[in-house]
Amino acid sequence: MDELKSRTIVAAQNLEKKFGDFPAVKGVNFEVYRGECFGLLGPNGAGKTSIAKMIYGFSPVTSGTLEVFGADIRVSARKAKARIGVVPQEDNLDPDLSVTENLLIYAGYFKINRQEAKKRVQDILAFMELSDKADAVVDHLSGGLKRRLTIGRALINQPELLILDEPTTGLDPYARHLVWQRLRKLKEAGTTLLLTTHYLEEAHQLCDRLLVIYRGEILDHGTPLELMKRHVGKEALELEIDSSLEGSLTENSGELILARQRLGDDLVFFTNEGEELVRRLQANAERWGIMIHYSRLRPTNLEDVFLKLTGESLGKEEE
Ligand SMILES: Nc1ncnc2c1ncn2[C@@H]1O[C@H](COP(=O)(O)OP(=O)(O)OP(=O)(O)O)[C@@H](O)[C@H]1O
Repeated sequence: MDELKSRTIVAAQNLEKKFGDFPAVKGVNFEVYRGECFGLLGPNGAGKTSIAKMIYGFSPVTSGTLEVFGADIRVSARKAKARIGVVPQEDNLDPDLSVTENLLIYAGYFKINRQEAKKRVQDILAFMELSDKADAVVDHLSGGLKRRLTIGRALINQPELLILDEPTTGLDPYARHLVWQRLRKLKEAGTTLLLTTHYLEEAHQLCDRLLVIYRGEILDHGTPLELMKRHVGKEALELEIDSSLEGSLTENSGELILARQRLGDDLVFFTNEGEELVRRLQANAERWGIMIHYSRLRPTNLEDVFLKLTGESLGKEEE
């Protein structure tokens, strides 16, 4: 217990954020541990940005407690900010300045001396694979390069905790993978990552632990594998049949089905014993003369977890 406590870098208890009367974050509890990649997964409007902004001291806590580096953020925001890097959802680089100038100006906010700042800029440009763009004007960069620069900029104060709000939204698959690779490297080097995302693939690829957030509430938390095991098991059997025949089709198979989702005539059964389930359903289909128009057995994923928990699809994968 004590060990976990000493590893805790962010601790939220009954954390609430209201905008007027509107509760954007409804009393959530969670902890982020040093060295992990922690993900806030949820659709637009879930409350992810609101939580992130409170952690980096940009937006006041309405009620509850929020400790960052062991101190209440209400009183320690200034100190905490020096140890945090922030990649906001919208790039807010200075478009008229060069890549290097953007980084140097940012270094100035942290009062890093000029010589040290120049050295850090070199290192960051190399790390983010931007060295050949050092003198390019930001306005002329592609979206992917701007994102890399924004991430690089957040590293200027050598943060212990890097908070990234939707770091790859709008990027093409190549640019997205490059960002993921850099984030993995940062984690390997010991930086704690906290990211918000609505990309299930991103959550799966990067995050050690996840909070699933929906309408300001935490629906569950755990590693991606724990979440899948808990809610949807190993496999999903997708079927298209006349929905009125579901009862006959699944006769004597109930114990193999952990959960089910129905979207019109499309059915999804979640199971740990996919092959056995397929065998039994096929036998029932033959017995009752049920036409299966389509069937596919596949591994489960976080989208299934999300669908199961909310009844809605995140439906935002862009690849
Ligand atoms: N400044 C604000 N004033 C009023 N309502 C706000 C404000 N900021 C956010 N909200 C509302 O709070 C809710 C949560 O917003 P938030 O930005 O935290 O969600 P999110 O999960 O980060 O989604 P997104 O990816 O769209 O940013 C939304 O309903 C949003 O409209």
